[in-house]
Amino acid sequence: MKTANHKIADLLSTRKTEKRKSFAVLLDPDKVNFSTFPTFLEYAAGHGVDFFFVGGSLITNYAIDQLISAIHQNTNIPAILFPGSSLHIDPSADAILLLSLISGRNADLLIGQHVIAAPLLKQSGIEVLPTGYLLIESGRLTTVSYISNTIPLPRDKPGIVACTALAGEFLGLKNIFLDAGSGAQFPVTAETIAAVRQAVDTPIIVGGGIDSYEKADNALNAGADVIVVGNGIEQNPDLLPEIAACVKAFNRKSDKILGRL
Ligand SMILES: CC(C)=CCC/C(C)=C/CC/C(C)=C/CC/C(C)=C/COP(=O)(O)OP(=O)(O)O
Ligand SMILES: O=P(O)(O)OC[C@@H](O)CO
Ligand SMILES: [Mg+2]
Repeated sequence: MKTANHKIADLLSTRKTEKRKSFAVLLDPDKVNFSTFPTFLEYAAGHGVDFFFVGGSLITNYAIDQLISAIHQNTNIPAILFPGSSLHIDPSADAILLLSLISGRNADLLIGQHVIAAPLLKQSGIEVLPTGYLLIESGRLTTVSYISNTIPLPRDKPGIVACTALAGEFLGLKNIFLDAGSGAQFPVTAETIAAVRQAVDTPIIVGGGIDSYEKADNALNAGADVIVVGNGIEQNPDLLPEIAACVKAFNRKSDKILGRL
């Protein structure tokens, strides 16, 4: 049995303390074109992507191991599992977002899948990132809402979202992930992110429908520590350098304010 490591958790918490933001690219194993993937990986690494999140609500091709191995061969960027179920665990990943879907009331996604996954996670020695996962209403029915059979939190009720995140933190969850769902029509609002930022001390991950510099900047200014982009980059690879530039600009600003330059 491998010994537990906390590399990614330590990185997230240091970056939060230093007010440095991170950029995660979501890779859907069903949508990756393996012949052009190495070129994409070099492109992502060249623009300073911090993390790859690997997963989907529903995966049909089971190429997760191939995808992670390509990431490791071509970059030093950590591959973090973002699983829709315990079937999506691959021990070769650098870490796993162990999501508990605390915005919903589906017991299987609050604790059921975790019981099934626990022995495999223990045996693999993979770094576990306990994460409160909150789905927020986003203007259209998303895959994750349908597959999880849960109703997202209302997008115009930051107070409920903040209380849910706070409950997650009190329960010991170490990260809060606010997700409007992949391909969301509207991203999580700045008001909601700011309310959660006030309520909890954990790193906050925000994703769903971030498809422009401005939307990324809004999320960062409101208090997101990590922003996740999937669909936007799948549809337009030029978005990757745009979001990377936004995160870098934010970090340069904090460096200046905090006298690190
Ligand atoms: C405990 C373990 C190992 C697994 C369960 C993890 C939980 C609770 C998951 C919550 C519900 C869920 C189905 C999450 C999946 C989130 C995800 C990876 C979304 C990525 O986007 P897609 O929903 O696949 O969107 P597309 O339709 O764009 O592919
Ligand atoms: O694909 P997008 O809309 O960028 O969403 C990313 C991620 O947060 C979905 O769970
Ligand atoms: Mg998917």
